[in-house]
Amino acid sequence: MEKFNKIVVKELEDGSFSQTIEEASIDSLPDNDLLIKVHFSSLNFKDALSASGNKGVTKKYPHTPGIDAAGIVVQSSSTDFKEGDEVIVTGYDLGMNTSGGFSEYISVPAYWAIPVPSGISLKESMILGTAGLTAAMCVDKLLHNGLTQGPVIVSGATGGVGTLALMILDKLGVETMAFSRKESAVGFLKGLGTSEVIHSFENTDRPLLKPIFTAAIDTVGGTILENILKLIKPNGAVSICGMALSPALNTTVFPFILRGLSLFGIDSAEADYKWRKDLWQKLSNEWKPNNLEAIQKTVELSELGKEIEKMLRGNQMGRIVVKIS
Ligand SMILES: CCC(=O)SCCNC(=O)CCNC(=O)[C@H](O)C(C)(C)COP(=O)(O)OP(=O)(O)OC[C@H]1O[C@@H](n2cnc3c(N)ncnc32)[C@H](O)[C@@H]1OP(=O)(O)O
Ligand SMILES: NC(=O)c1ccc[n+]([C@@H]2O[C@H](COP(=O)([O-])OP(=O)(O)OC[C@H]3O[C@@H](n4cnc5c(N)ncnc54)[C@H](O)[C@@H]3O)[C@@H](O)[C@H]2O)c1
Repeated sequence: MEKFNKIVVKELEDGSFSQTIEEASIDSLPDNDLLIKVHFSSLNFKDALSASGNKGVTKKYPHTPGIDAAGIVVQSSSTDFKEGDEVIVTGYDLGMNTSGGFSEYISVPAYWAIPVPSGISLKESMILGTAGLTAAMCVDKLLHNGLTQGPVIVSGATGGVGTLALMILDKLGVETMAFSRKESAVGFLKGLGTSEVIHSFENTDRPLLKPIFTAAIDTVGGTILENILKLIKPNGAVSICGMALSPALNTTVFPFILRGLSLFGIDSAEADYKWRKDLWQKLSNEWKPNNLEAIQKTVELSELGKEIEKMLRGNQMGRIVVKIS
Protein backbone atom coordinates (compact mmCIF):
# COMPACT_ATOMS: atom_id res chain seq x y z
CA MET A 1 0.00 0.00 0.00
CA GLU A 2 1.35 3.43 -1.05
CA LYS A 3 2.87 5.63 1.66
CA PHE A 4 2.38 9.38 1.66
CA ASN A 5 3.27 12.45 3.72
CA LYS A 6 1.04 14.51 5.93
CA ILE A 7 1.30 17.02 8.76
CA VAL A 8 0.56 15.50 12.15
CA VAL A 9 -0.28 17.73 15.12
CA LYS A 10 0.29 16.05 18.50
CA GLU A 11 -0.54 17.09 22.04
CA LEU A 12 2.59 16.90 24.22
CA GLU A 13 2.72 16.06 27.93
CA ASP A 14 3.31 19.71 28.89
CA GLY A 15 0.05 20.68 27.09
CA SER A 16 1.80 22.23 24.09
CA PHE A 17 1.28 21.05 20.50
CA SER A 18 3.88 19.87 17.99
CA GLN A 19 3.64 19.73 14.18
CA THR A 20 5.68 17.19 12.22
CA ILE A 21 5.58 15.71 8.73
CA GLU A 22 4.98 11.97 8.97
CA GLU A 23 4.54 9.06 6.60
CA ALA A 24 1.11 7.42 6.56
CA SER A 25 -0.66 4.70 4.62
CA ILE A 26 -3.91 5.09 2.68
CA ASP A 27 -5.71 2.67 5.00
CA SER A 28 -5.06 5.06 7.92
CA LEU A 29 -7.54 7.49 6.29
CA PRO A 30 -11.28 7.21 6.99
CA ASP A 31 -13.25 4.93 4.65
CA ASN A 32 -15.24 7.34 2.44
CA ASP A 33 -16.65 7.63 -1.13
CA LEU A 34 -13.73 9.54 -2.63
CA LEU A 35 -9.98 9.13 -2.31
CA ILE A 36 -8.41 12.36 -3.56
CA LYS A 37 -4.77 13.08 -4.38
CA VAL A 38 -4.32 16.58 -3.03
CA HIS A 39 -2.40 18.99 -5.27
CA PHE A 40 -2.96 22.22 -3.31
CA SER A 41 -4.33 23.20 0.09
CA SER A 42 -4.48 26.58 1.78
CA LEU A 43 -4.10 28.09 5.23
CA ASN A 44 -7.18 29.47 6.99
CA PHE A 45 -7.55 30.90 10.49
CA LYS A 46 -9.40 27.73 11.52
CA ASP A 47 -6.33 25.63 10.56
CA ALA A 48 -4.19 27.81 12.81
CA LEU A 49 -6.68 27.11 15.64
CA SER A 50 -6.66 23.35 14.94
CA ALA A 51 -2.85 23.26 14.68
CA SER A 52 -2.49 25.03 18.03
CA GLY A 53 -4.84 22.77 19.98
CA ASN A 54 -8.18 24.64 19.95
CA LYS A 55 -10.52 21.91 21.19
CA GLY A 56 -13.55 23.77 19.84
CA VAL A 57 -12.19 23.03 16.36
CA THR A 58 -10.37 19.70 16.87
CA LYS A 59 -11.36 17.46 19.74
CA LYS A 60 -8.79 14.66 19.37
CA TYR A 61 -5.08 14.61 18.57
CA PRO A 62 -2.93 13.35 16.79
CA HIS A 63 -4.63 15.12 13.90
CA THR A 64 -3.97 16.45 10.39
CA PRO A 65 -5.44 19.96 9.87
CA GLY A 66 -6.37 21.54 6.54
CA ILE A 67 -9.98 22.61 5.95
CA ASP A 68 -9.27 23.11 2.21
CA ALA A 69 -8.04 20.77 -0.50
CA ALA A 70 -8.01 20.74 -4.29
CA GLY A 71 -6.94 17.70 -6.22
CA ILE A 72 -7.81 14.75 -8.41
CA VAL A 73 -10.09 11.82 -7.60
CA VAL A 74 -8.07 8.60 -7.63
CA GLN A 75 -10.80 6.24 -6.34
CA SER A 76 -14.56 6.74 -6.29
CA SER A 77 -17.46 4.62 -5.09
CA SER A 78 -19.89 7.43 -6.01
CA THR A 79 -21.73 7.76 -9.33
CA ASP A 80 -21.26 11.56 -9.08
CA PHE A 81 -17.45 11.44 -9.53
CA LYS A 82 -14.99 9.31 -11.48
CA GLU A 83 -11.26 8.76 -11.37
CA GLY A 84 -9.46 11.77 -12.87
CA ASP A 85 -12.09 14.38 -11.89
CA GLU A 86 -10.69 17.64 -10.50
CA VAL A 87 -12.45 18.58 -7.24
CA ILE A 88 -12.46 21.23 -4.53
CA VAL A 89 -13.24 20.27 -0.93
CA THR A 90 -13.75 22.98 1.68
CA GLY A 91 -15.34 22.93 5.11
CA TYR A 92 -17.67 20.28 6.51
CA ASP A 93 -15.52 18.27 8.93
CA LEU A 94 -12.38 18.31 6.75
CA GLY A 95 -9.39 19.27 8.89
CA MET A 96 -11.55 19.58 12.02
CA ASN A 97 -11.91 15.98 13.17
CA THR A 98 -11.46 14.34 9.74
CA SER A 99 -7.87 14.08 8.47
CA GLY A 100 -7.43 17.28 6.46
CA GLY A 101 -5.80 18.83 3.43
CA PHE A 102 -2.26 19.24 4.82
CA SER A 103 -1.70 15.78 3.39
CA GLU A 104 -0.99 14.17 0.03
CA TYR A 105 -4.30 12.27 0.22
CA ILE A 106 -7.75 12.84 1.75
CA SER A 107 -10.75 10.52 1.89
CA VAL A 108 -14.13 12.27 2.01
CA PRO A 109 -17.86 11.73 1.36
CA ALA A 110 -18.84 12.60 -2.24
CA TYR A 111 -21.20 15.38 -1.12
CA TRP A 112 -18.21 17.35 0.27
CA ALA A 113 -16.66 17.66 -3.22
CA ILE A 114 -17.35 20.37 -5.79
CA PRO A 115 -16.28 19.74 -9.41
CA VAL A 116 -13.69 22.40 -10.34
CA PRO A 117 -15.56 24.78 -12.67
CA SER A 118 -14.00 25.78 -16.00
CA GLY A 119 -12.34 29.18 -15.67
CA ILE A 120 -10.27 28.30 -12.62
CA SER A 121 -7.18 26.15 -12.00
CA LEU A 122 -6.61 23.86 -9.01
CA LYS A 123 -4.12 26.38 -7.65
CA GLU A 124 -6.48 29.34 -8.13
CA SER A 125 -9.22 27.39 -6.35
CA MET A 126 -6.95 27.26 -3.31
CA ILE A 127 -5.92 30.93 -3.52
CA LEU A 128 -9.65 31.38 -3.02
CA GLY A 129 -10.34 28.36 -0.76
CA THR A 130 -12.60 28.71 2.27
CA ALA A 131 -11.61 32.38 2.51
CA GLY A 132 -12.84 33.12 -1.01
CA LEU A 133 -16.00 31.09 -0.64
CA THR A 134 -16.76 32.84 2.66
CA ALA A 135 -16.10 36.27 1.12
CA ALA A 136 -18.44 35.32 -1.74
CA MET A 137 -21.14 34.26 0.75
CA CYS A 138 -20.78 37.57 2.59
CA VAL A 139 -21.08 39.51 -0.69
CA ASP A 140 -24.02 37.40 -1.90
CA LYS A 141 -26.01 38.17 1.28
CA LEU A 142 -25.38 41.90 0.82
CA LEU A 143 -26.48 41.77 -2.82
CA HIS A 144 -29.68 39.96 -1.84
CA ASN A 145 -30.31 42.71 0.70
CA GLY A 146 -30.29 45.21 -2.18
CA LEU A 147 -26.68 46.43 -2.22
CA THR A 148 -26.00 48.34 -5.43
CA GLN A 149 -23.30 50.79 -4.41
CA GLY A 150 -20.66 51.47 -1.77
CA PRO A 151 -18.88 52.31 0.24
CA VAL A 152 -18.82 48.85 1.81
CA ILE A 153 -16.40 48.55 4.73
CA VAL A 154 -14.40 45.33 5.06
CA SER A 155 -12.62 44.61 8.36
CA GLY A 156 -9.60 42.33 8.80
CA ALA A 157 -8.93 43.65 5.33
CA THR A 158 -5.40 42.28 4.90
CA GLY A 159 -6.46 38.72 5.85
CA GLY A 160 -7.68 35.95 3.59
CA VAL A 161 -11.42 36.67 3.75
CA GLY A 162 -10.81 40.43 3.85
CA THR A 163 -8.59 40.67 0.75
CA LEU A 164 -10.90 38.45 -1.27
CA ALA A 165 -14.02 40.37 -0.18
CA LEU A 166 -12.35 43.61 -1.34
CA MET A 167 -11.36 42.02 -4.66
CA ILE A 168 -14.79 40.52 -5.38
CA LEU A 169 -16.55 43.82 -4.63
CA ASP A 170 -14.02 45.66 -6.83
CA LYS A 171 -14.76 43.20 -9.65
CA LEU A 172 -18.48 43.96 -9.20
CA GLY A 173 -17.80 47.70 -9.38
CA VAL A 174 -18.79 48.39 -5.75
CA GLU A 175 -16.64 50.95 -3.88
CA THR A 176 -14.97 49.60 -0.74
CA MET A 177 -13.21 50.98 2.31
CA ALA A 178 -10.85 48.80 4.31
CA PHE A 179 -10.42 48.58 8.08
CA SER A 180 -6.94 47.44 9.06
CA ARG A 181 -4.69 48.06 12.07
CA LYS A 182 -1.68 47.83 9.79
CA GLU A 183 -0.45 51.30 8.76
CA SER A 184 2.09 49.60 6.47
CA ALA A 185 -0.65 47.83 4.49
CA VAL A 186 -2.19 50.93 2.87
CA GLY A 187 -0.35 50.44 -0.44
CA PHE A 188 -1.28 46.75 -0.56
CA LEU A 189 -4.96 47.51 0.17
CA LYS A 190 -5.17 50.37 -2.34
CA GLY A 191 -3.74 47.92 -4.89
CA LEU A 192 -6.82 45.75 -4.31
CA GLY A 193 -9.02 48.63 -5.41
CA THR A 194 -10.15 49.98 -2.04
CA SER A 195 -10.68 53.75 -1.92
CA GLU A 196 -9.71 54.40 1.71
CA VAL A 197 -8.06 52.62 4.62
CA ILE A 198 -9.33 53.25 8.16
CA HIS A 199 -7.10 52.33 11.11
CA SER A 200 -9.32 53.16 14.09
CA PHE A 201 -12.83 54.17 15.08
CA GLU A 202 -13.99 56.92 17.43
CA ASN A 203 -14.12 55.62 21.00
CA THR A 204 -17.67 56.39 22.14
CA ASP A 205 -20.58 54.80 24.01
CA ARG A 206 -23.13 56.49 21.72
CA PRO A 207 -25.41 53.82 20.20
CA LEU A 208 -25.56 55.43 16.73
CA LEU A 209 -23.11 57.56 14.74
CA LYS A 210 -23.48 59.53 11.50
CA PRO A 211 -23.82 56.74 8.92
CA ILE A 212 -21.03 56.35 6.35
CA PHE A 213 -21.19 52.85 4.86
CA THR A 214 -23.93 51.18 2.79
CA ALA A 215 -22.90 47.76 4.11
CA ALA A 216 -20.06 45.86 5.76
CA ILE A 217 -18.21 42.55 5.85
CA ASP A 218 -16.71 41.87 9.26
CA THR A 219 -14.09 39.20 9.99
CA VAL A 220 -12.78 40.46 13.35
CA GLY A 221 -15.78 40.92 15.67
CA GLY A 222 -15.52 42.64 19.08
CA THR A 223 -15.25 46.42 19.29
CA ILE A 224 -14.62 46.75 15.53
CA LEU A 225 -17.97 45.16 14.71
CA GLU A 226 -19.63 47.18 17.48
CA ASN A 227 -18.47 50.39 15.78
CA ILE A 228 -19.37 49.24 12.28
CA LEU A 229 -22.97 48.51 13.32
CA LYS A 230 -23.36 52.18 14.36
CA LEU A 231 -22.09 53.48 11.01
CA ILE A 232 -24.32 51.70 8.46
CA LYS A 233 -26.80 53.73 6.39
CA PRO A 234 -30.55 52.98 6.63
CA ASN A 235 -31.61 49.54 5.38
CA GLY A 236 -28.02 48.44 4.97
CA ALA A 237 -26.60 45.10 6.03
CA VAL A 238 -23.57 43.58 7.70
CA SER A 239 -22.29 40.08 6.89
CA ILE A 240 -20.32 38.63 9.80
CA CYS A 241 -18.06 35.60 9.58
CA GLY A 242 -15.15 35.96 11.98
CA MET A 243 -13.78 36.70 15.40
CA ALA A 244 -10.05 37.31 14.80
CA LEU A 245 -10.22 40.04 17.48
CA SER A 246 -13.02 38.71 19.71
CA PRO A 247 -16.21 36.61 19.67
CA ALA A 248 -17.84 39.14 22.04
CA LEU A 249 -20.44 41.57 20.76
CA ASN A 250 -21.81 44.38 22.93
CA THR A 251 -24.38 46.38 21.08
CA THR A 252 -27.89 47.84 21.31
CA VAL A 253 -31.02 47.22 19.25
CA PHE A 254 -30.92 50.80 17.89
CA PRO A 255 -29.11 50.19 14.56
CA PHE A 256 -31.62 47.42 13.88
CA ILE A 257 -34.87 49.14 14.88
CA LEU A 258 -34.01 52.76 13.93
CA ARG A 259 -32.07 52.11 10.70
CA GLY A 260 -33.49 48.74 9.59
CA LEU A 261 -30.04 47.14 9.72
CA SER A 262 -29.81 43.44 8.82
CA LEU A 263 -27.11 41.19 10.24
CA PHE A 264 -26.19 38.08 8.23
CA GLY A 265 -24.18 35.30 9.86
CA ILE A 266 -22.06 33.17 7.54
CA ASP A 267 -21.20 29.51 8.16
CA SER A 268 -19.24 28.43 5.10
CA ALA A 269 -18.40 25.01 6.55
CA GLU A 270 -21.96 23.64 6.54
CA ALA A 271 -23.53 25.92 3.91
CA ASP A 272 -25.99 24.46 1.41
CA TYR A 273 -24.32 22.49 -1.43
CA LYS A 274 -26.21 24.26 -4.22
CA TRP A 275 -25.25 27.69 -2.84
CA ARG A 276 -21.58 26.65 -2.67
CA LYS A 277 -21.66 25.25 -6.21
CA ASP A 278 -23.32 28.41 -7.58
CA LEU A 279 -20.77 30.61 -5.82
CA TRP A 280 -17.79 28.53 -7.07
CA GLN A 281 -19.22 29.01 -10.57
CA LYS A 282 -19.33 32.80 -10.02
CA LEU A 283 -15.87 32.84 -8.41
CA SER A 284 -14.51 31.11 -11.52
CA ASN A 285 -16.15 33.57 -13.91
CA GLU A 286 -17.89 36.92 -13.37
CA TRP A 287 -16.78 37.32 -9.73
CA LYS A 288 -13.26 35.95 -10.26
CA PRO A 289 -10.88 38.49 -8.75
CA ASN A 290 -8.35 40.02 -11.13
CA ASN A 291 -4.76 39.05 -10.40
CA LEU A 292 -5.30 36.37 -7.74
CA GLU A 293 -1.56 35.64 -7.82
CA ALA A 294 -0.84 39.08 -6.30
CA ILE A 295 -2.33 38.13 -2.91
CA GLN A 296 -0.82 34.67 -2.51
CA LYS A 297 2.39 33.09 -1.30
CA THR A 298 2.93 29.39 -2.03
CA VAL A 299 4.68 27.27 0.59
CA GLU A 300 5.56 23.59 1.09
CA LEU A 301 4.22 21.47 3.96
CA SER A 302 7.57 21.90 5.74
CA GLU A 303 7.14 25.71 5.80
CA LEU A 304 3.62 25.75 7.25
CA GLY A 305 4.63 25.97 10.92
CA LYS A 306 5.98 29.51 10.68
CA GLU A 307 3.01 30.66 8.57
CA ILE A 308 0.62 29.31 11.22
CA GLU A 309 2.49 31.23 13.94
CA LYS A 310 2.28 34.40 11.86
CA MET A 311 -1.47 33.93 11.37
CA LEU A 312 -2.05 33.40 15.11
CA ARG A 313 -0.24 36.70 15.76
CA GLY A 314 -2.57 38.44 13.24
CA ASN A 315 0.33 39.18 10.90
CA GLN A 316 -0.64 37.35 7.71
CA MET A 317 -1.31 39.26 4.51
CA GLY A 318 -3.51 37.73 1.80
CA ARG A 319 -3.49 33.99 1.25
CA ILE A 320 -1.06 31.17 1.94
CA VAL A 321 -1.35 28.36 -0.61
CA VAL A 322 0.20 25.00 0.24
CA LYS A 323 1.70 23.06 -2.67
CA ILE A 324 1.23 19.43 -1.75
CA SER A 325 2.04 17.38 -4.87
C1 LIG B 1 -13.95 28.36 8.44
C2 LIG B 1 -14.88 28.61 9.56
C3 LIG B 1 -14.24 29.35 10.71
O1 LIG B 1 -13.14 29.78 10.67
S1 LIG B 1 -15.23 29.49 12.08
C4 LIG B 1 -14.13 29.86 13.36
C5 LIG B 1 -13.53 28.64 14.02
N1 LIG B 1 -14.40 28.12 15.01
C6 LIG B 1 -14.28 28.42 16.30
O2 LIG B 1 -13.39 29.12 16.73
C7 LIG B 1 -15.33 27.83 17.18
C8 LIG B 1 -14.72 26.81 18.06
N2 LIG B 1 -15.75 26.32 19.00
C9 LIG B 1 -15.72 26.62 20.27
O3 LIG B 1 -14.80 27.29 20.74
C10 LIG B 1 -16.81 26.03 21.12
O4 LIG B 1 -17.44 24.95 20.47
C11 LIG B 1 -17.88 27.07 21.56
C12 LIG B 1 -18.63 27.65 20.35
C13 LIG B 1 -17.22 28.21 22.34
C14 LIG B 1 -18.90 26.38 22.47
O5 LIG B 1 -18.16 25.69 23.47
P1 LIG B 1 -18.87 24.85 24.64
O6 LIG B 1 -19.73 25.75 25.43
O7 LIG B 1 -17.77 24.11 25.35
O8 LIG B 1 -19.81 23.84 23.93
P2 LIG B 1 -19.57 22.65 22.88
O9 LIG B 1 -18.31 22.82 22.10
O10 LIG B 1 -19.77 21.37 23.61
O11 LIG B 1 -20.81 22.90 21.90
C15 LIG B 1 -22.14 23.18 22.41
C16 LIG B 1 -23.14 22.79 21.35
O12 LIG B 1 -22.91 23.57 20.18
C17 LIG B 1 -22.61 22.71 19.11
N3 LIG B 1 -21.52 23.21 18.29
C18 LIG B 1 -20.23 23.39 18.64
N4 LIG B 1 -19.52 23.81 17.61
C19 LIG B 1 -20.38 23.88 16.57
C20 LIG B 1 -20.25 24.23 15.20
N5 LIG B 1 -19.06 24.56 14.67
N6 LIG B 1 -21.35 24.21 14.42
C21 LIG B 1 -22.54 23.87 14.93
N7 LIG B 1 -22.72 23.51 16.22
C22 LIG B 1 -21.66 23.52 17.02
C23 LIG B 1 -22.17 21.38 19.71
O13 LIG B 1 -22.48 20.32 18.84
C24 LIG B 1 -22.96 21.33 20.97
O14 LIG B 1 -24.25 20.83 20.75
P3 LIG B 1 -24.63 19.37 21.31
O15 LIG B 1 -24.51 19.45 22.79
O16 LIG B 1 -23.65 18.44 20.69
O17 LIG B 1 -26.03 19.15 20.81
N1 LIG C 1 -17.77 31.78 9.34
C1 LIG C 1 -17.05 31.20 8.40
O1 LIG C 1 -17.53 30.38 7.62
C2 LIG C 1 -15.62 31.57 8.29
C3 LIG C 1 -14.87 31.21 7.17
C4 LIG C 1 -13.55 31.68 7.06
C5 LIG C 1 -13.00 32.43 8.09
N2 LIG C 1 -13.75 32.71 9.17
C6 LIG C 1 -13.24 33.54 10.26
O2 LIG C 1 -12.92 34.81 9.72
C7 LIG C 1 -11.80 35.36 10.41
C8 LIG C 1 -10.71 35.68 9.40
O3 LIG C 1 -10.27 34.48 8.79
P1 LIG C 1 -9.06 34.51 7.75
O4 LIG C 1 -8.86 33.10 7.29
O5 LIG C 1 -9.28 35.60 6.79
O6 LIG C 1 -7.85 34.89 8.74
P2 LIG C 1 -6.56 35.81 8.49
O7 LIG C 1 -5.64 35.54 9.62
O8 LIG C 1 -6.09 35.63 7.09
O9 LIG C 1 -7.14 37.29 8.62
C9 LIG C 1 -7.46 37.84 9.86
C10 LIG C 1 -7.43 39.34 9.75
O10 LIG C 1 -7.83 39.90 11.00
C11 LIG C 1 -6.84 40.82 11.42
N3 LIG C 1 -6.75 40.78 12.87
C12 LIG C 1 -6.23 39.78 13.63
N4 LIG C 1 -6.28 40.11 14.91
C13 LIG C 1 -6.84 41.34 14.97
C14 LIG C 1 -7.15 42.23 16.02
N5 LIG C 1 -6.85 41.91 17.29
N6 LIG C 1 -7.73 43.42 15.73
C15 LIG C 1 -8.00 43.75 14.45
N7 LIG C 1 -7.73 42.95 13.40
C16 LIG C 1 -7.15 41.76 13.66
C17 LIG C 1 -5.55 40.36 10.78
O11 LIG C 1 -4.64 41.45 10.69
C18 LIG C 1 -6.04 39.90 9.44
O12 LIG C 1 -6.18 40.99 8.57
C19 LIG C 1 -11.40 34.30 11.45
O13 LIG C 1 -12.01 34.62 12.66
C20 LIG C 1 -11.97 33.00 10.88
O14 LIG C 1 -12.22 32.04 11.86
C21 LIG C 1 -15.04 32.30 9.29
